Amino acid sequence: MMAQYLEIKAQNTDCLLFYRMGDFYELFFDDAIIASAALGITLTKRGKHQGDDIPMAGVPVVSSDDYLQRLIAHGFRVAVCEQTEDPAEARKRGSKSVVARQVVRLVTPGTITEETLLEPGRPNFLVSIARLGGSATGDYALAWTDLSTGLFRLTSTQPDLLATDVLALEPSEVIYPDNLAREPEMVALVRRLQRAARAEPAVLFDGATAQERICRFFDVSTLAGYGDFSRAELAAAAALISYLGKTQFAARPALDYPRKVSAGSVMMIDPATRASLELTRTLSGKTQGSLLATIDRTVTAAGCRVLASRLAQPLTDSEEIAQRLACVEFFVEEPVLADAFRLTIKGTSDIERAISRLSLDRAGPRDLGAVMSGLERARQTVEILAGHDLPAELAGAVQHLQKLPVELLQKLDTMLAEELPLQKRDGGFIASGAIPALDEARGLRDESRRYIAGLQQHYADETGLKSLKIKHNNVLGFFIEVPESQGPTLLSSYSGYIHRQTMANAMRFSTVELGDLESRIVEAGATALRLELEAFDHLRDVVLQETAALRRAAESFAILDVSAALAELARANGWVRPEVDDSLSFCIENGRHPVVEAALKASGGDAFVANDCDLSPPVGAEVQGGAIWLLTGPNMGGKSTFLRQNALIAVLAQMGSFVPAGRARIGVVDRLFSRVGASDDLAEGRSTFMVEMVETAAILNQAGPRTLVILDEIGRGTSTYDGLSIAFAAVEHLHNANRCRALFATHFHELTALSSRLSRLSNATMRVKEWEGEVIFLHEVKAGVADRSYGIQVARLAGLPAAVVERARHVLSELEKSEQGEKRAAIIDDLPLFSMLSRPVPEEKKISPVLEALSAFDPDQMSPRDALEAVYELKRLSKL
Ligand SMILES: Nc1ncnc2c1ncn2[C@@H]1O[C@H](COP(=O)(O)OP(=O)(O)OP(=O)(O)O)[C@@H](O)[C@H]1O
Repeated sequence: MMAQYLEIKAQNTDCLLFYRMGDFYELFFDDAIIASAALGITLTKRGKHQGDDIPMAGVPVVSSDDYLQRLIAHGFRVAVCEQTEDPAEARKRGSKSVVARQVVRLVTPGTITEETLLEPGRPNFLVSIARLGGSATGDYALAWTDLSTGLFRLTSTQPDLLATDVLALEPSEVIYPDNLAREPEMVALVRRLQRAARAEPAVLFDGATAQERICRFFDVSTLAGYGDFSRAELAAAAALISYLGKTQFAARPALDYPRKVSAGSVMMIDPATRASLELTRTLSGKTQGSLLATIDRTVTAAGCRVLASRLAQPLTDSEEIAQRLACVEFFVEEPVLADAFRLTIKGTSDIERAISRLSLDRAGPRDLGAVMSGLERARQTVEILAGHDLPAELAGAVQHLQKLPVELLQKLDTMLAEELPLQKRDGGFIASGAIPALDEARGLRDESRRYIAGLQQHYADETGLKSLKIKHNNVLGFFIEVPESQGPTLLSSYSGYIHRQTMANAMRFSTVELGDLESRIVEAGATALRLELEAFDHLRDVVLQETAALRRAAESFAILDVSAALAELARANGWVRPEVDDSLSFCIENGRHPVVEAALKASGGDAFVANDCDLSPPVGAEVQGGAIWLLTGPNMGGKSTFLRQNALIAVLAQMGSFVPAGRARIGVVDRLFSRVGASDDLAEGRSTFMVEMVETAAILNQAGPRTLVILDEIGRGTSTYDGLSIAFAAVEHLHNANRCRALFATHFHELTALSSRLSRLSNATMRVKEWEGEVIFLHEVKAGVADRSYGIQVARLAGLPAAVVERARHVLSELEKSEQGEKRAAIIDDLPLFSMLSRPVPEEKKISPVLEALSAFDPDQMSPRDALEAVYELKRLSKL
């Protein structure tokens, strides 16, 4: 057996090997040591290998899901090795022969499908990254799938957006070709993904065979019907399919057909922005307190998954956004209908995941039950919604539900029992009356059981032993048990009792009659189970024939659920439908921060103060571009809240949700940057200041006219003058070069002077009131400049010792006195950086004619003579 184990283990060195032995999965050697530490299970030993004890640890098969989940969470991969023949078969080959075993599945974080291993409301993505021929140039392609639902998508991305696009999916596992491992963007991504990233042999990503592999998988002769895919996208998709083959072995997952997500169709939100806006998780990693948790009113797991992916990838096409908003509006205006629908689908089982398990042959009776209840609720939903004047997306969804096969529902309804066991091997899931042969076998089994109960009475009367009982265990089967002292009485009463066992205080017997009955029960039970398992396979096949229709129906449910949930959210909180168009407007009236407002409401504190924000390009400005608001104000005044709320309103509007505002008009934002607060990234070896600068650099280098930028206290992490200088230069760059809509919060009041020089920049401040030396935050944004920081008052509120507060007041007043008479602007001009900046800054970026000419040349198309002429031309231009 050890020889067999070692052979299998040698083929699975990067996994923990679950080696099936009867009712247990056993782990040996280092695997046992690792698993016992990770799972807290006992480490024992069994036999010797090369003179040493073999460490061993085991987990029961029945509870193995739980252990698998914990190992996956620790980042391990597990190879599950099953017995592939009956031990009785093996014994026929000789007493020492070993049962045949085979690895049937690799369990990896991105390929799990079991309900117990998955989070219901979150997709579980496996992503594959490819670039043609492993070349050092060219675009990357991504393919991703959620094996638990069959979703399959492809897209292309550029090297500098690779991390943004991959991390937006929050993948559980990412595979990439080993020959790209040294590309700088791959190195950076892998460092972030840590154990979720996995290099696979480049041959898996081979572009030449990609199309053929995909066609073979979907059993089609061409992919033309699915869309127009680039070669790199096909390579990524083929790698994904081959990887599934490597991990799922014979089981063939029912993937949905590949759909392309065009680059630019979703708002780009880089990982730092996602984190700082706490879209799906808070900065401390919790889901509670994130925007997703605050806005989630869905009533099904699939609906919650769609909500999460809409939030993670807001759209950029104003038409598509309007379609989604129309769905929400429909339910907002039809509250009774919305409530009736929500009540109908509340808690609908996860059809998508049930289908995936059925296709992988990992399903149980409850998965069939899920399909049945889905079909039933689809029928009810159609009854509720049909006949109403539905917006396009909802009408499409209802049509998909209408197309579901009625016969399948009838079939499942007549075949399945009321109560369904988890495992099919437990039996009892086929309704009585559905299959005559099954009823007969069950009747025989139950009748024999009843007969046994009668037999107990008969034996007791016959022997006069009132305490005689008929019992059952796995070793003896059915047996008669009497107290030990009464054993002889029993034996003398009737010769048919056969002694089987003597216990400390009981004796056990059997009779021929009991033995016969037992065989009948076992036989009838086995027949019943066989018939049920056959029926299961039949029903599975029937369901899988309808995979496509059921998938579309599941998607439709999710769309309806999300739309009704967002409507419920909007109604309960007074949110409005935003106008999203292709202008560059950004005009929010009475905007609120959804999470802070909800928290204030929950704590019964003050009401949230709504605020306006207008970053639309000023009418009649000389140079086009979005406006910038420079926000000053006291600590704790509400600056960060205001900044974030505007970014969140843009995200909500573009995901197709109503927004927490009185009115909102938003010209599509194609890219969102937020740099709020500073944090260390010690894992990457970068200090707070370094992180801040790297992120600011990314924003200043990448922001374009449709970008929305939120910058909070840039330059705080260094000495005052350095910080001030950097903040100053950053604002100027945003205004003159990026020309994007931006909100910039700062404690450097000196920056407010910029408003006189930069036409699209205006100052805003958070209002406070002073009352008897106390500061009262009004949380109101108004035009103008803050007069003071109130840092000392806030410090006092925070409980700084009174003596320290007093001393600080004193130092501050001395500092202020020493500044009297001096002009702040003069200080700024003294700084070398600013004296340079105070020279007129060119508003338009000038491109050198040499560079312009150079970029027009195409070296591959040039003859040597053309090339020489081009050099002369460049020389001429350089003298202009
Ligand atoms: N519009 C508002 N209405 C009601 N309460 C608010 C509002 N804005 C902020 N608050 C409250 O004030 C607290 C502080 O807000 P915030 O962190 O945005 O201040 P800040 O000006 O960024 O402070 P600091 O400069 O110290 O970072 C919030 O936690 C919230 O409870």
